[in-house]
Amino acid sequence: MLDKTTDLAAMLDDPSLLEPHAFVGGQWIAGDDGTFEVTNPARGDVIAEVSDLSRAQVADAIDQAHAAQKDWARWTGKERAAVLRQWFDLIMANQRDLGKIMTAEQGKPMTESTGEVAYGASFIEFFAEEAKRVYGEQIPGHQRDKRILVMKQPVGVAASITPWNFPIAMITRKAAPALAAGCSFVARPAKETPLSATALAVLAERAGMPSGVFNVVTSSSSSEVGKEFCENAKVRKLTFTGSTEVGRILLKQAADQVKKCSMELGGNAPFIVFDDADVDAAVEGAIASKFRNNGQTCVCANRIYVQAGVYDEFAEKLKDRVSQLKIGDGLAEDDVDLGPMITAEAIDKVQEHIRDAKSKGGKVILGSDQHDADGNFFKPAIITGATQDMAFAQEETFGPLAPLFRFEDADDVIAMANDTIFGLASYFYAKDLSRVWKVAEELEYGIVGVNTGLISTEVAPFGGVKQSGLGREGSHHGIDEFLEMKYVCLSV
Ligand SMILES: O=CCCCC(=O)O
Repeated sequence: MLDKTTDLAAMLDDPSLLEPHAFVGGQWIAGDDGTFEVTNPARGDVIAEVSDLSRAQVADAIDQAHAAQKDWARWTGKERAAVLRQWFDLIMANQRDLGKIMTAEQGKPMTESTGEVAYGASFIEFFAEEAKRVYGEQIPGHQRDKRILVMKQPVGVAASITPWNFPIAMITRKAAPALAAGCSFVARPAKETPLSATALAVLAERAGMPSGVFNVVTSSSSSEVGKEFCENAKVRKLTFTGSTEVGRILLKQAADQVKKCSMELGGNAPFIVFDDADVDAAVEGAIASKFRNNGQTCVCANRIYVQAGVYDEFAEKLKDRVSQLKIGDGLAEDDVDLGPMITAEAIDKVQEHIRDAKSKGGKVILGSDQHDADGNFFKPAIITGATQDMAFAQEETFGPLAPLFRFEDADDVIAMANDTIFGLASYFYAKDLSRVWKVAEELEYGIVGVNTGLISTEVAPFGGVKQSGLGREGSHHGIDEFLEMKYVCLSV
């Protein structure tokens, strides 16, 4: 498997989507710091050498975005919507090519890549529609001669830092509302997956996005770009998806300029199966949640709590289903369920969590702590007898490990589920209506999936509480993150 090379251009219907340069001010530019390598995690080969921008080039991109923003904000919502709609149409027309680029650099199976292309595009379609609905407000005056207006205006230049696990959707979920609101945008994609972002820029240019309005700054150093975004006064909004650890650093840096920030940070999602649940449905939901992108998402189930009455049945059925999942290279085979892990370090973390659990009495009923597959592939594992003192009870594993905790009492499981600094996604399966209502209220999470393992959609507000973040993305609320309210008091 590892001796294969990826001639990605030859696999595409439109090879011009494969763009190794950064996109700044409507130009495709080389990096003053040279290039950095992008590798295929399924094969280990280098698939592209991408422009490595210097910090000064990132500052220049911000200047270009700043210069372009004023005019873009003057366009009507309908005019901006037309460009966004065209961008959406082009993305969907190139869904398969974009999927191949994503699978090549990220590793997820083609069904997930093409699914993510559609999911990412859905934010552009949704916010194209919202561009026309940025309504202000008239508030009854506080004195007879006073009239009060509230207008909503774009914040200005918005800058994003996004992760490798969703190379398109995490950019579009931020860029689409920003652009719809009249902001200009500077995107810094993860160094592992810049080609999906530059392909988006190719299509933005074709859609008629004015120069400087949407920029992609490729760089091997997220900390340098992060500093520039935080220290450059022309950036008025920072939007980040990534770890809580990095989010804290960015928030500290952004504090000096009291910069507006949205943070979509780490999770530690509980997935609870109550005795009255439909166990087969819960198994399917657990697979959808736990093994999406091979466990590498911030909303993946991290801790699976199963009530005693259905614990053994659930464990057996989950083991049976997971052992049928096919691991493989998504560019070589169509029916792959699980791709490679993004890096060797990501595998180390899964192994550490399995070893820690074993040392504390957990039983590995599927898989092992050994890395006995090629390259970055790692076989999925299930552990029974998981307990709250094991590392995964507090830390995100971010990989294909499903630990099963046994519980007896509903109050206990809610306390255990909430016993974390995180509060992004949570899930539970139950039928009793009052239980459903009560548990949904008591889980301290921004997102609760009830009898479903999939909660992501452009029409709902995605985001976390506690140390999982600030702000919401998607839905009509998502555009507010890129708007300022101005109150006008008029004496008549
Ligand atoms: O890692 C977090 C990405 C969020 C994926 C989603 O939108 O479901």
